[in-house]
Amino acid sequence: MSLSLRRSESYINGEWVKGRAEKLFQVFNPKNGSIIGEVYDLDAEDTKAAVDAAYEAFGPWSKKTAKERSALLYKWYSLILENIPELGEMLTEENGKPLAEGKGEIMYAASFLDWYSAEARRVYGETIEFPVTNRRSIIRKEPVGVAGIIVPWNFPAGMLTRKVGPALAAGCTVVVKSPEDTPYIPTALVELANRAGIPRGVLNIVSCSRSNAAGIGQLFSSDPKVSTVSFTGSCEVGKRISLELGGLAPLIVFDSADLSKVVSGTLFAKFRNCGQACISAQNFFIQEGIYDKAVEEITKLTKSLKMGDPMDSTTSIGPLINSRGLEKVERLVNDAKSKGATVICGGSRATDVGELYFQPTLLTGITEDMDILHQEVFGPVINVIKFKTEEEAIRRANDSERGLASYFYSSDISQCYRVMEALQAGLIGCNDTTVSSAETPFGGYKQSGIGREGGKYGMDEFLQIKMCAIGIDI
Ligand SMILES: NC(=O)c1ccc[n+]([C@@H]2O[C@H](COP(=O)([O-])OP(=O)(O)OC[C@H]3O[C@@H](n4cnc5c(N)ncnc54)[C@H](O)[C@@H]3O)[C@@H](O)[C@H]2O)c1
Ligand SMILES: O=CCCC(=O)O
Repeated sequence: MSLSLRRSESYINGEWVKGRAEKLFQVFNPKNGSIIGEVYDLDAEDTKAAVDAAYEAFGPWSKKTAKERSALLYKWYSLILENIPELGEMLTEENGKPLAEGKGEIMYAASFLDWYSAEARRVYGETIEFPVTNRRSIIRKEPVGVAGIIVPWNFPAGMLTRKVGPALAAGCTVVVKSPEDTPYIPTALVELANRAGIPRGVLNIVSCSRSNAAGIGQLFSSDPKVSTVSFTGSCEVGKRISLELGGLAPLIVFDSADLSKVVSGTLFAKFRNCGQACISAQNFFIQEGIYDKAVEEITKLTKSLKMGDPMDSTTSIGPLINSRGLEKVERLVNDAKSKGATVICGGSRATDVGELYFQPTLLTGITEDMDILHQEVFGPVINVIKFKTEEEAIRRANDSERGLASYFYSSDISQCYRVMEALQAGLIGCNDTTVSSAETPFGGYKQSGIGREGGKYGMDEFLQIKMCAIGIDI
């Protein structure tokens, strides 16, 4: 693999730096546990320099015209597209997702820069009438300042550009804290931003081990120079910061569903990135009339998936990200088994394939007391639950503190509308499970988050509204 974009240092104020201690942490290939390389481990004090640089850079950057910012974002987008083969391999190597998915994520990540380079020029203000004759208003949207951005390992490229794109478009400057399991791809993207000509101090990135993450999060949330913190990650960590969090997506199959669509939707919604997406479907509620046939078809799909080397184009299931992730999947499956769940297929580690592999699994006989019904499994496991009525399906699908994505399949148009309106989630997939794009808003209800990324809404987090009242002589 070409290594031209691989950096071990962090990027602060236009320089590649090693941090004061010049300490390193190791990055592993989840396929076989081999060490990919070592990355400098920065702490909160090192990160403070990045915050200061972003603060200094904010004035000049926010005063550039939107057209100038747009052109730089577009150049960055073009450079990413030119480097897809290298970036895709780099992502697959450290994250473990199959190579086609790795390249797909790079294109997905680039699409946010394309979209926000255009949106930069569409930050419109307005005027509103006061209830008096001698006063006028101008409502302006202005960038909030420095954004502290924290991204997860499961979509480290897509989640970075989905935040950094709108932040830079709005006129904010940024400090990114990259995820410890996948630090190379975020720094590679920042290197390309540098090559695109984004000025020094505007986009900074710090890499760190897990032990320094909390300190950096603390700095972001307490330093007065940081105006907003945008976090994507687990509910457990995010509760303390702010909020693009985990899901627990139900997928409902009604009696009238087209099963071929259910199967292709399951492949994407359940098995993409080995089930490690925030919008991964987890609990499959299947209506009694179609239950046997649907379980048969979904089982066939689950059994057909090939585990293996994610660089091999025939692989559809790669490793889990790390032993913590694997142990969580195993614990939840074992808990379900011990409480009476039936394993239709899979159900255990695939040690013959590699240390971090778990078999694609389908469980039935799921009951309320099983943790796997309520906790995000983040792995290739489907829970199947039979239901009788539409009302029961909606009640059970909504019976969760999380509300990121909900999917359902039905050929009854009235039912589609009823269910779409009744499901409590920020993203609804009706006869489809592809719910993310640069053009549309992404985010959750309830504990799954606050705010939206993507689309025209994605800029709002990085803009603040100023109302100017102007007294005039009439
Ligand atoms: N809603 C979304 O858009 C979305 C997208 C992707 C992932 N997710 C969720 O992310 C989770 C998977 O990611 P993860 O395991 O990396 O999550 P995580 O919460 O463990 O870590 C996410 C990021 O936060 C950092 N972090 C950890 N502890 C911190 C602390 N105390 N202060 C500041 N930062 C801290 C990590 O280093 C990492 O960069 C899943 O729950 C998934 O559903 C949500
Ligand atoms: O993990 C969550 C992000 C997945 C996506 O944006 O499609």
